[in-house]
Parts: sequence; C-alpha cells; structure tokens
Amino acid sequence: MEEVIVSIRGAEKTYGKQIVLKDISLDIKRGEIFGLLGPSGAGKTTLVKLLVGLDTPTSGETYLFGQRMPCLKLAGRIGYMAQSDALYTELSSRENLEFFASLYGLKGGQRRRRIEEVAELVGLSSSMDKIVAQFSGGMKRRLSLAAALLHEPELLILDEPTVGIDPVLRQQIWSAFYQLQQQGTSLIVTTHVMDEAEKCSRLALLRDGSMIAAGTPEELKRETASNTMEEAFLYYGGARP
Ligand SMILES: Nc1ncnc2c1ncn2[C@@H]1O[C@H](COP(=O)(O)OP(=O)(O)OP(=O)(O)O)[C@@H](O)[C@H]1O
Repeated sequence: MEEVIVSIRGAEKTYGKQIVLKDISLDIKRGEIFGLLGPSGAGKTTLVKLLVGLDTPTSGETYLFGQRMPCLKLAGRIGYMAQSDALYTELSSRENLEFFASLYGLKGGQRRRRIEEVAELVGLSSSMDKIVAQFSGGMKRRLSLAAALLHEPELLILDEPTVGIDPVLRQQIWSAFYQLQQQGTSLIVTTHVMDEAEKCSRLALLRDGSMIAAGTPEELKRETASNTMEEAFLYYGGARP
C-alpha cells in the first residue's frame, strides 16, 4: 500500500471573523507531486503554512510523516519555499547557498557537493558568483528552490514556485521537479496556472477556503466531461484563476 506522508483532518482556519479554510481533509502519498490549485485568496498559502508548521489550524489536525504538526524535529525532512524569496541580495548565489547549507548543518565536502548539485538542478551553475541583486525574478525563484533542496528533504513544499517565470524556465523547473520525484522526493506545489495543474500526479481544487474537488487531472476531467483542467475547474464552481 502507498504510504501516506501528509494527512489533513478537518482543518479549519479563521482570522478574526473570516473563515479562511473550511473543513479540509486530504491525504498525500509518498512520491506524489500534489498540486493545490485555486485563485488568489483561495487559501493555498494558509494551508501550506499549516503543513509546514508555521501556523496552526483553529480546529482540526495536520500530520506529517505520522506526527502531529507543528513538530520542530520534522523540519529537517521538509524543504519549504515561501511565496516571496528570502535571499541576501547583496551576496552572490554561492554565498547564499553556503549560508543556507550552514543552517542545515552541511559541512566541508558534502556542503560543496550539494551546492554544486542543486545549482545544476535549477540551471544556475554558471551564475554562482553573480550578486543576487543582479538576478532576474526567475533566477531568484530558482535560487530559492535550490536553497530548499540543499538538505535533500523527503518532502518539498513550494508556494507558487513558478510565479513570474517565463514558459521556458517553467519547463526547466518542472523537469527539476520530475527529476526529484524520480529520486523519491514528494512535492506539494501551489499554483493558479492550469497547465501546471495538468502536470501534477494529483491535485486539490480550492475556492474560498473550501476544497471543491480532488483527484488526478484525468479523473477531474473525466468526472466533469471536460477537455481541459480549466473547464473542469469551472464545472466545480471555481472562479477562473
Ligand atoms: N495573517 C492573516 N491575517 C488575516 N487574514 C489573512 C492572513 N493570512 C491570510 N489571510 C486571508 O486569508 C485568505 C486566504 O489567503 P491565502 O494567502 O491563503 O490565499 P492564497 O490562495 O494563497 O492566495 P494567493 O494565490 O494570492 O497567494 C485571504 O482572504 C487573506 O486575506
């Protein structure tokens, strides 16, 4: 049986009077690229923060690797990339990666090897000595991704990893995701782009804090007799993302 590594049970989140997540229940299995698809404000970031342990649900529970979140000791098994880049722009990309590698406790040859490997994976090997302030938005996103990969996490949680990235680079980043998946990494990716949703193993559609549907892209299209994910999303009552 496939191993469930993420389990969300009746999670609700409210900020003041606003209900931001409503009764979300979801299982994610090892080796999946799981997509969270929904328009701006649907609650994707909030859900991701609960999963990473950066926030707690108002009610309900989230479990990672069978442990109830938040759980500090799981941090080393997760790679998290937030929606906005947290990089030192006055430093080079190599210096940034060295800094994050030191936070993860990587040392000496292992640190150097991992920095080279992640730079290669995101296609930044030739820009390692460039100052990040001179990077394009896409390069910064890729450097953030590289930083999240340094400690070889089992689960990568990526909040809008390809926002502001042109289609060619987006392809490159998705190749990196597939490569990671083949190496046994599980991924959770938020997006509001339909063509990315098509690339996920399974996905959940979110709207106004509710999960309106979940399944493989094929299942969601078949159930709604749609040709495209966009049609399927509209069928389930999602606003056009
Ligand atoms: N700390 C907070 N305090 C109050 N309201 C919040 C807070 N964080 C999020 N919200 C609200 O929760 C709702 C969902 O926000 P969230 O960032 O999860 O959406 P999202 O689907 O990730 O959107 P986007 O694609 O624009 O990032 C929004 O209405 C937002 O204003």
